[in-house]
Amino acid sequence: MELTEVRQQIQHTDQELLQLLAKRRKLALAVAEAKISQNKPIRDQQREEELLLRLIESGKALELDAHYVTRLFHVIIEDSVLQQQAKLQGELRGMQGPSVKVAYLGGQGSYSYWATQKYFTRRAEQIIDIGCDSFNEIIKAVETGHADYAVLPIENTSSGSINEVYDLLQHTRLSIVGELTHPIDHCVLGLPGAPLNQIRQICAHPQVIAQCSQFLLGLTNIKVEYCDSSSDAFQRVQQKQDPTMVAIGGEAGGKIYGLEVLARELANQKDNVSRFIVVARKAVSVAKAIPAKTTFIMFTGQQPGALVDALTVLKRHGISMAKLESRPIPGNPWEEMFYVDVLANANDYAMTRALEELNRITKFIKVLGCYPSEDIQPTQVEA
Ligand SMILES: O=C(O)C(=O)C[C@]1(C(=O)O)C=C[C@@H](O)C=C1
Repeated sequence: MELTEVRQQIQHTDQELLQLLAKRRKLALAVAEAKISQNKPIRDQQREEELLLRLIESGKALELDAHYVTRLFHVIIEDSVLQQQAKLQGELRGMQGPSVKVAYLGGQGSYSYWATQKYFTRRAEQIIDIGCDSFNEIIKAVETGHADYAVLPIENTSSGSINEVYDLLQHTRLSIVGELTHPIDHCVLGLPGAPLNQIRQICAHPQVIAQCSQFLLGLTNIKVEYCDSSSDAFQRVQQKQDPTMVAIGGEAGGKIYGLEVLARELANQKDNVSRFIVVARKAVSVAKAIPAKTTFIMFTGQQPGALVDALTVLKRHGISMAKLESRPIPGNPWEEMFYVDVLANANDYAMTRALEELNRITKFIKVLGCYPSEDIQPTQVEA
């Protein structure tokens, strides 16, 4: 067969795959409706296990290895669960206006821009995006009613916690209402045809620079220009039209500004993923059928064993912790505020009891929000 002919057939097959994926997504939403009316949890890992085992068997007959089939269906099932969760949570929240105003870092093409698109598109919401130059400006936009939601990066697998965002959460009345993770694939982006070995200046956000520190250590005689966001970095390179100047950011974002990929996979960690939180003025309740996370902050005081005592309360109530972070308290040198993410719904009996007890033994405690967990652990099967 001719190359062009085979390619046409591949293209045709890919279109069919897309149609089947869209059909499966619609079926998943129909399952969600049935589950809502029967009060059943969205996730059913026994069903996933049966499904995966059957698919692995059918795959073998088609010469598709078990690893490939499992990897593909983990992605498909994760999407199915997230779609169903978003639908159920959306029904619980009731109808919103035709569009929502969302504040995020940078402009079109920044990582926060893509995370915002991903989160709200899943909820079938029309977005009016409000690009901002700093995390502080983003929080202010929601506090003042200029925006309905804010999307903020909170941690990254390469650079760890984003302290500035943690610190802002200590002082805002806004609540965390959602979370999402988004892969961050850093590339060197320059003018089309720019030679990689002639780079003299790199524009990037400080977080991006931290996540690519090992790549940057290997370069000499290069000036680094700190930018407010990746989209700000793209814009600077586009405006200067200087082939020795490049930006670091995502490929899709760079494309919007006419930039081309000169190098890829720059992050220190191969799996470079950021977790974003979504905040709003009003807290939400999470449907019982969905796994929830609750984030709270507490100041335990500095008496010996104070933190252990607080964590023992969680243990006694069978509550698992997903993350523990500490940040300085402004004006109180050497005193720390603890940020705790737990895998629990703030309205569950165990969690309300735990919060009551923590209230008694800590000097300060505040729930920052309870929201659907998007941490969908794939079901593992023995092939
Ligand atoms: O069959 C169900 O109960 C579904 O919700 C569908 C589905 C899937 O996409 O296959 C998704 C989530 C469940 O954990 C199991 C399976």
